[in-house]
Amino acid sequence: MEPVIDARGLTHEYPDGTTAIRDVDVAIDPGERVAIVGANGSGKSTLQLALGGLVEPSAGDVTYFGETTDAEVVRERLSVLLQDPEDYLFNTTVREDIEYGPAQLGLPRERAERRVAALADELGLADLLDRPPFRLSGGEKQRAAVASVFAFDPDVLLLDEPFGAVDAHYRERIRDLVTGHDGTVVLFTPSLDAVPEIADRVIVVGRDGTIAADAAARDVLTDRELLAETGLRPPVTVQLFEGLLTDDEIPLTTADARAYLRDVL
Ligand SMILES: Nc1ncnc2c1ncn2[C@@H]1O[C@H](COP(=O)(O)OP(=O)(O)OP(=O)(O)O)[C@@H](O)[C@H]1O
Repeated sequence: MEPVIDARGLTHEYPDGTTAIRDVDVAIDPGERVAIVGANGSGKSTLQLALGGLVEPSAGDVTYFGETTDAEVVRERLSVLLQDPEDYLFNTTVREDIEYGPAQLGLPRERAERRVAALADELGLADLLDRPPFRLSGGEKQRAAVASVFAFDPDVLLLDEPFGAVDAHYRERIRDLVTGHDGTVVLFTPSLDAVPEIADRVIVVGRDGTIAADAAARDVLTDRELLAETGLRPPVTVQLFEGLLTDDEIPLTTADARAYLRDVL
């Protein structure tokens, strides 16, 4: 099975001399759900830009879908949600922003409209479609940005903090979109709370921009020493069951924790 993204020896130094990532090797297989986690400033966004082909790393290579480097193929099959929702919202209406992806892909008008309507419905944007994006609240902008990335329906999604500014209701909707996505998902986040719901594998970026760990979600999320060293806190579920259950037994998702408590109470 060819990796969808294969990065070798990535190092990136910004013009002011800051080295954001150092000698990073990451291979993502088709259909994997991976979280790339790390403290603020560890280099996650820089790694996302490099993996998404949006920044030319100072050293190292990234290939896609088995050796491809063709930018056209990458653009068609891989979508990147950057940290700042403003980056997606550049048209005169929210509708045009969400339609942008399907239009780029040359989708027939009817299919494009269906896709936009379904996403608008899911993310509570139906009444906002004719508004200029700059007249949206922070959470609405975030939802519109998520909709415009999902509108591409890409094979591979690279998502930087998709839950950032949104409230609990839409956090769940976005989580369902992410877990329901029929492809590869890479989530970049400094908070581990949403990770058990989404990822089977977790990659930790250390404070120095190197990869500090790359393992099964349970192994990383229960490794308190590693998390403390890299400036991270275990997910709430792990904190809750700390000392009460062994690391192998701790329910990682809130749904599993609730089921466990229901059985014992
Ligand atoms: N354009 C830039 N020029 C110079 N240094 C930069 C630039 N962008 C980021 N950096 C630096 O590179 C390092 C990694 O930044 P990056 O944004 O990749 O981290 P991050 O893990 O995404 O952080 P956060 O969790 O805060 O979003 C930091 O030291 C940051 O200050």
